[in-house]
Amino acid sequence: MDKSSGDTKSLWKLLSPHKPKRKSFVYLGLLVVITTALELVLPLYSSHLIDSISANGVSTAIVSGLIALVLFTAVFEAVLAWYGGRLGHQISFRLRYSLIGRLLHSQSQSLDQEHSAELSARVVNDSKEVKSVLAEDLTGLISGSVSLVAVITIMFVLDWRLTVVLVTCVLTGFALILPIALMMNNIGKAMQAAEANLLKHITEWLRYGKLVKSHNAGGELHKRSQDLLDECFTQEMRGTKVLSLIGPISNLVLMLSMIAILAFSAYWLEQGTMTLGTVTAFLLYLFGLTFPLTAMAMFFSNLNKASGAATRLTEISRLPTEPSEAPLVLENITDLAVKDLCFVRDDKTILNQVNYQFPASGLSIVLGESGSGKSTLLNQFLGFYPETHTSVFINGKTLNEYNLSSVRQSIAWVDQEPKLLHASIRDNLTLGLKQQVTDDEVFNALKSVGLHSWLERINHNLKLMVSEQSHQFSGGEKQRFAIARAILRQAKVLLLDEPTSALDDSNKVELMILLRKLADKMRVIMISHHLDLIEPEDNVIEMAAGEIVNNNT
Ligand SMILES: Nc1ncnc2c1ncn2[C@@H]1O[C@H](COP(=O)(O)OP(=O)(O)OP(=O)(O)O)[C@@H](O)[C@H]1O
Repeated sequence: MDKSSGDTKSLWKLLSPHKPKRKSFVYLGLLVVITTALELVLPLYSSHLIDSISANGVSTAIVSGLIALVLFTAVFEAVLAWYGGRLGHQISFRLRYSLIGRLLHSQSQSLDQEHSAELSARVVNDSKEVKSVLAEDLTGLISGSVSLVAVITIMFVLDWRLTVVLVTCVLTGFALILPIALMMNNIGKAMQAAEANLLKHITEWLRYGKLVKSHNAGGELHKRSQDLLDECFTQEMRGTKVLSLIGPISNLVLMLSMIAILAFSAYWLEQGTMTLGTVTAFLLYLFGLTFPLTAMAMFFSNLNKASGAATRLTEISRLPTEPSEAPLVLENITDLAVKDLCFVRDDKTILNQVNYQFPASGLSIVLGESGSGKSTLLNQFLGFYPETHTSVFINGKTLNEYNLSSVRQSIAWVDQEPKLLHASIRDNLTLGLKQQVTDDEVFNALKSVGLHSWLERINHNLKLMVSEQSHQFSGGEKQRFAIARAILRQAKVLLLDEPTSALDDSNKVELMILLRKLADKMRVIMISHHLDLIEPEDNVIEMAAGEIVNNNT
């Protein structure tokens, strides 16, 4: 992935497809205007109250009006914070959903060099930065800016001399805060990278917990985590230093403004050119300025962090996706072939001009030394690599003419070490299945692959959760389970990558009996290193250095 520098433009570009409807922004604008108006009326009303005390004592109506005004303002402030937050969370929800979709539908090759835990950390953590700007800071910025302009205007009308004093102080404060806030850009990026790296390693260590324990590597990895945490700590501290400067500088500016205003007010009061009510209103407005100023400073500082996060998220959002438009649905498979199939990675030819037509029925066994390209050849039928789609033929048509999901519905792949998700037995079996299946159909599929006693052992409980390390299964049971998956999806072709490699002799024989039985109904193509599994009627293909060197068809 390219590492273009993050900027605010790329953040808005990333978010623009996920914007809520215009109506929502209109409601937000209305709430901002009403809340700000209430906030602005409050000091004016107080000033009126104070001036009226000095002249005629306390009026109950004015005091009741003040209480009502305070309550209304509080309610609108709460509604505004809730509504603004909701809009931000909605945008973040849509952004995350689209990024997860992009990752799930991206081409295999674009993820070959990536680490899954790092990518998931990016989608969750980086988008959190974006979310906090949208859900917390953006509303603050909008209402802050509106009230800033309005407060300064009102202040100017109340007393232009005090306003000039105040604006001078505020501009000085901004000139001090802005460069510090801009420093957050690089810090934000470094912080997110350090956290993603930490998560990547912890996930890996936990996933391969047994490997770590059996190699006594726990202590060493624990120590290594210290370096990773050190990097997070360093970046977090850089961020904290910047943020800890922003707060005191804002307070200092406010304090100085207040002292200046009080000093000038005292002078002008003494001269009789200003009333006590005006001074009170001014001071209240001054307190009111704390919020917009802090909100604006927070927004710009967090915006920089979010822009850093957007760089990486933009890379994810631009990952090339698998082709999905082809309308032709594959229903039956009569013919399976590859023509002039080449597959090259990192200047290394992995498959070299392979030409082969698989027989219409029966069991095919692909033999060959390790690294000769057996798995890569069979993988081509699942369309993982778009560049080879025109060399793979099904029923005489190239793979790119077919709707890819219909191809994957018809061709099932059973890995050397079948993968199971942390989900129920049923959900694992019906993964990606379009049609509904009854419990009886599930039991029949499991029984047809010889998992009767396994079913007894789990009490026929299809809701049982598969643990992360799939402790509920032995190696052979996992293979059979994966084959049952293929049976349930009514696949026409079953591809198996060394299904017998983890099995003892009797399990090996049983599995081969099952595969030969299945080969009567569907095309079964398996990779193996074991010559003793071959029977005279089998179709045998031998590979060496990315080429088919022998076949007995
Ligand atoms: N996507 C890829 N990117 C880079 N190299 C790849 C890719 N796919 C396969 N290879 C390389 O191609 C070679 C053949 O791999 P393949 O898994 O097809 O061999 P194999 O014959 O199935 O081996 P084994 O019997 O050990 O499973 C290996 O060196 C592998 O590293």
